[in-house]
Amino acid sequence: MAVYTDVKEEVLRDFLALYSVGELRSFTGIAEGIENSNFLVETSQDRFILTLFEKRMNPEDLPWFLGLMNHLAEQGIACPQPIAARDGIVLHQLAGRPAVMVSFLKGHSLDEIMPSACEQVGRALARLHEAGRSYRAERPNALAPQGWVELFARCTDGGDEKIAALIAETESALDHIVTSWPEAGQLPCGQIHADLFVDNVFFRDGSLSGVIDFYFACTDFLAYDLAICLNAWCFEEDRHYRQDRAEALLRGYEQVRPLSKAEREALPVLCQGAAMRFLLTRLYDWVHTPAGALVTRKDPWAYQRRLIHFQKVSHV
Ligand SMILES: Nc1ncnc2c1ncn2[C@@H]1O[C@H](COP(=O)(O)OP(=O)(O)OP(=O)(O)O)[C@@H](O)[C@H]1O
Ligand SMILES: N[C@@H](CCO)C(=O)O
Repeated sequence: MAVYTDVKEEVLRDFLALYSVGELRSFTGIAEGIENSNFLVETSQDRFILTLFEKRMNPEDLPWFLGLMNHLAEQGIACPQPIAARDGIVLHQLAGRPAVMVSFLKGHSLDEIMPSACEQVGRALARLHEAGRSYRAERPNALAPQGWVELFARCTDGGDEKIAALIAETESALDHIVTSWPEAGQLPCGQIHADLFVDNVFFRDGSLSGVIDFYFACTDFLAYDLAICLNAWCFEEDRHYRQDRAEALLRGYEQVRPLSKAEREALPVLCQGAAMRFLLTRLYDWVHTPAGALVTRKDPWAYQRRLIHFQKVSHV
């Protein structure tokens, strides 16, 4: 469920009057997503997505995210483009929340992942990295090794025996990843999506039609973004590694942006780090979200299994 904030029709009409988007025809809350409240808004002109940013989002980060999305869209990347109001400003307030209207992207996320889809994801990711080069402002990654250590420290109290075992098993892996992590400057850096999961990529008639959800985007190693995709796209039923998907993902990526030798060699530890990042955010939510809450908690063990896989490989 991802409509935390209720929006009344009259209030939305007044809000839309700030924009040149036509008259309101209908609006519906969107159930998918967990971070923010999203609505599909249909006007006499077009369809839009209205996002109300909820409390986990730091409002100071919003101009950077929206600037990046606008920049990428202008470079031809199929991603939501923020819509400026008549005053030229994209970020306004609605129902007491920072709110933005973005362009609606057609398509749906995949239920079944074929290697050909992974190849397209690889290409789209590399294009996104290339297009991000000319977006100069940087946003450090809060969910990088130092952030993981801090997150881990906030997970250690609470939870049942199963959680306690997961925490104990995670500690030494975290130490190893942190000490083996590449230094700044050792690998090419740039703007990364940082959450390019299956639910954030749309397809239409078998072709990739759009990439959404840039609210974890940041400036980090480009190959780390690929490592996130290897985790998110290349496991069957959250446990079996699909080499064919991984090869297709890397092939697609390298059609646009070939990896350096250093990036190739770093992939196993980057994949361990990516698995650790999602293990820890899921573990944190598991420990801190009551079992009966409306938000569905995501399974941290699915990422422990990926971590164990990537600990055993010398190349990806
Ligand atoms: N630009 C868009 N065009 C079409 N549909 C969109 C667009 N943006 C969001 N959606 C729809 O809204 C849903 C939720 O969006 P999104 O994943 O960005 O929300 P979120 O709360 O930030 O989620 P998450 O928990 O994944 O971070 C998507 O699954 C998709 O169905
Ligand atoms: N894609 C993330 C949630 C948003 O960061 C996960 O599956 O854990």
